[in-house]
Amino acid sequence: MIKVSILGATGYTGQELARMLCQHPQVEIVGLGTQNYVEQSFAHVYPNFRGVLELPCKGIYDPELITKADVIFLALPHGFSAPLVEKIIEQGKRVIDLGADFRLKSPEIYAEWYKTVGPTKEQLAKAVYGLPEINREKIKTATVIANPGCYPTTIILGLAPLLKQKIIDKNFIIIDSKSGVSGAGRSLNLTSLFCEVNEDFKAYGLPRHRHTPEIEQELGTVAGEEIQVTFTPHLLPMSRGMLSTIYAVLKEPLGFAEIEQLYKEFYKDEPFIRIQPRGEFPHTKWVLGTNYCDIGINVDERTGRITIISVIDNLVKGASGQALQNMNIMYGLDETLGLTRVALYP
Ligand SMILES: NC(=O)C1=CN([C@@H]2O[C@H](COP(=O)(O)OP(=O)(O)OC[C@H]3O[C@@H](n4cnc5c(N)ncnc54)[C@H](OP(=O)(O)O)[C@@H]3O)[C@@H](O)[C@H]2O)C=CC1
Ligand SMILES: CC(=O)N[C@@H](CCC(=O)OP(=O)(O)O)C(=O)O
Repeated sequence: MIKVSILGATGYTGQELARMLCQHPQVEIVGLGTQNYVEQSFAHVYPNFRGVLELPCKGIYDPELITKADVIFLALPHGFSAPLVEKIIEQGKRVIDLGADFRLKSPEIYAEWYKTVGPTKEQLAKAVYGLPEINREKIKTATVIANPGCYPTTIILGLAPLLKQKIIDKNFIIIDSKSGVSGAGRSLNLTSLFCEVNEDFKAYGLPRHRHTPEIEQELGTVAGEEIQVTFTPHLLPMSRGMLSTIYAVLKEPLGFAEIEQLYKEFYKDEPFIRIQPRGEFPHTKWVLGTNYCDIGINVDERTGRITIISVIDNLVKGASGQALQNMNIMYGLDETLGLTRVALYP
């Protein structure tokens, strides 16, 4: 059995991870870290876990959370990870960080976009960007995983086949993304209150959302050249789900069949990527509670433009499901263990 602790277990991604780990046949949860619920049973914080996970929570700096575990998941706000990751790897353990601190390769770019000092260049060099569809081989042996952001996951998976083949104009990529409110986390936040979001819809994060450098860094790596994108996130009045609409210009006239073939070939061995048939575009509900990323393709032969619709559950493939997928890969397990559920419907 793999012994696992979650630091930040009482947040939205932490509890989603706990839910999936409880159903994983090779995992034992040995520690749950929190800020506000120290010594309280996890099932007291989340009564849907009653009879399932009653472990008492500990403060996030309780040493037992590290000493008892083989792998530690960090589901904390950004800014906490660097010292914790140091302590974890010193003790020969592995760590999967759901936050943003280890995603960017440059400390200067991190400081510019997050307005705080993050890990050093040496610390960052130890981390692997944990997007399995792109980095599986490196993830297998990694000690530190930087789990991708939710928006970047939809966008990188949506664009990778086109950029790898260099069939779109790298200077014209426009991304319009929408997120459910759980994307903002569980802490008290005026902009997430029911009366603020219900019956409303808005763009936010302009002019510079902090996921932009992560998107550009990883797309640039796939493309082998520098990429800049225009990225606008929006807030949807629903709990979970994320949909990105991505617009690009084809360098030469290609039809749907050729593009579909390209995506099917690129993702042919991927258990969690589902390319939709011609004329079908995924809904957020199709992936609710699952680790799938569903991708729809529209080739507009009239304008020579292509539109990609990429959909995930922000708390699953956008965070905790992807983190578990990474753990499965790191431990040589079947990558889908604990992740095989079908979406809830309706
Ligand atoms: N929500 C999403 O869709 C996604 C989130 N992420 C990233 O994952 C991480 C966790 O996000 P999410 O679960 O949404 O966040 P939440 O705000 O829901 O949870 C944060 C967790 O961290 C704990 N925490 C907060 N502040 C402190 C502190 N000062 N000291 C100790 N513990 C603290 C909280 O404890 P307590 O409950 O006691 O307050 C809680 O367990 C973030 O870095 C986020 O950016 C990544 C992808 C998607
Ligand atoms: C709706 C909403 O507020 N979403 C969050 C998503 C960010 C997130 O969770 O990503 P990190 O892991 O990079 O922090 C936001 O836009 O800031």
